[in-house]
Amino acid sequence: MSSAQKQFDLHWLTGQFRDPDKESDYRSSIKTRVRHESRLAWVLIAIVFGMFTITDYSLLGLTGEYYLLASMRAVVVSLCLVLALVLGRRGDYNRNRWLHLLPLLIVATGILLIVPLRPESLSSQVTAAAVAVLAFFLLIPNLLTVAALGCLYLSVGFIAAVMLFTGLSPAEIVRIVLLLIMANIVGYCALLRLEFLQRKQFALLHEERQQNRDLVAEIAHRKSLEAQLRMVAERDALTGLDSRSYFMKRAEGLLQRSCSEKTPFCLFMIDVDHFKSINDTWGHTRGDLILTKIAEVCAQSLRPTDVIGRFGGEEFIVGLPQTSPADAQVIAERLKMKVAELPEKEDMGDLNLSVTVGIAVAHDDDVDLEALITRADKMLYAGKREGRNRVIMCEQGR
Ligand SMILES: Nc1nc2c(ncn2[C@@H]2O[C@H](COP(=O)(O)OP(=O)(O)OP(=O)(O)O)[C@@H](O)[C@H]2O)c(=O)[nH]1
Repeated sequence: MSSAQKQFDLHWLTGQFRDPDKESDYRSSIKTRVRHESRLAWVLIAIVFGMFTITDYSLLGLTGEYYLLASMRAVVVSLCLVLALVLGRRGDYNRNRWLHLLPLLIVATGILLIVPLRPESLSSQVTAAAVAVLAFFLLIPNLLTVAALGCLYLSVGFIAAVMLFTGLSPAEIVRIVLLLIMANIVGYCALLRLEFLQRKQFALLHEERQQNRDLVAEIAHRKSLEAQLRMVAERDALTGLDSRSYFMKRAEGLLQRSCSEKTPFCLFMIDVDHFKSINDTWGHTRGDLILTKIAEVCAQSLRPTDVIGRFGGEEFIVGLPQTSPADAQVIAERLKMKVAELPEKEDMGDLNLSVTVGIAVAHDDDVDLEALITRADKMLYAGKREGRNRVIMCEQGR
C-alpha cells in the first residue's frame, strides 16, 4: 500500500481515517458546516419535542401529571436550545466532541422519563424511541462513535425503563429489544456509509489539490530551469556579457535594422594585449579578474542600445547601431583609456594593461555580419602588428 493510500485508509468500524492527522484535517474542514447544521437540528428537535405538550394536554388535560410532563418537556426544550446556541458557536468534532453528545443524552433522558410518567402510551413511545435512534444516527450531524453512544444510552435505558415501569411480558420486551436493535443496525450502517463517502470525497479533493500543487511546483521548476538554460545560452559565465551566439543573434537584428533605416553601424573587435604573459605572471585567477573588469568597463562605457559580447578567450566584440565612424573612433579611444586606468592592475607591478581595437564600419547595403567581423578582425590584427594599444579603423571604401 502506498503512503498516500495509507494516509486515506478508513477504519471499517468507525468510518474515520486511521491517520489521526488526516482525520483532524477532515474534521477541521467541516467545522463550519457542522456548527450550522447542529444548531439547526437542535432547534428543530426542541420545537418537535416541545410540541408534544399539545398531545399530552389532549390526553391528560390540566392534571398534575400533565404539569409534571410539561415541566419536564420545558427543561429538555430549554436545554436543547441552549446547546443549539453553544454548538452553533463552539461545535467542533476535534475539540468539543462530547459537547455534541450532550444534547443526545438530554433528549434520550427526556424520552426515557416519559415511560414511567405515561406507561399507558407505551406503543407510541416505542415508535418514538426507534425514530429517535434513526434520527440520532441520520438527521443530527455527529460522529458515528458519538451517535452510537447516544443511541446505546437511549436503547438500553428504554429497555430498562420498560422492564422497571410497565410490567410487560418477556415476549413483548424481546419484541421491543429486536425493534431497537434493528433501528440501531440500520442507523449505524447508514451513517457508516455516509462517513465513508464523505471522507473518500475529502480524500479525492485533497489528492486533486496536492496534484495541482505538484503541478504548479513542477511548472515553476521548469520555468526556473528554462531561465537557467537561457542564461547559460545567452550569457558568458565569466564576464556576464552576451555569449558569442547570443551576441550574433542580437547584432544581426541591429545590423538589419540599421540597413533598412539607412543609419550607420560600427563593430569593434577588442583584444587584450599580451594577455598570455598576464596569466603566466599573475596566474589564471588574476587573469580572469582582469577580463571581468575589462568587460565591466566596456559595458559601462557603452549606450544601452549597443551590444557587447565575449567573442572568445580575451577577445570582446561590440556592435554600435546609429554610430558614425567618427563617433566610433572616439568611443573606442575612450574604452582603451579606461582599460589602461583600471585600478585592479595597481598592485600588479609594472603591468601595462592595454587593449587593441579594430573597427569595421557597415555600408548602406551591408547586412553581412560575418563579413563585418572579418573586417574588424583584420583591423585588430593590423593594430597588433603596428605595436598594440591602439584603435584601427578600416578604410571607408571597404
Ligand atoms: N585567465 C584567462 N585566460 C584566458 C581565458 N581565455 C583565454 N585565455 C588566455 O589568453 C591568452 C591569449 O594569448 P594569445 O592569444 O597568445 O594572445 P596575447 O598573449 O594576448 O597576445 P596578443 O593578443 O598578441 O597581444 C592565452 O594564454 C589563453 O590561455 C580566460 O577565460 N581566462
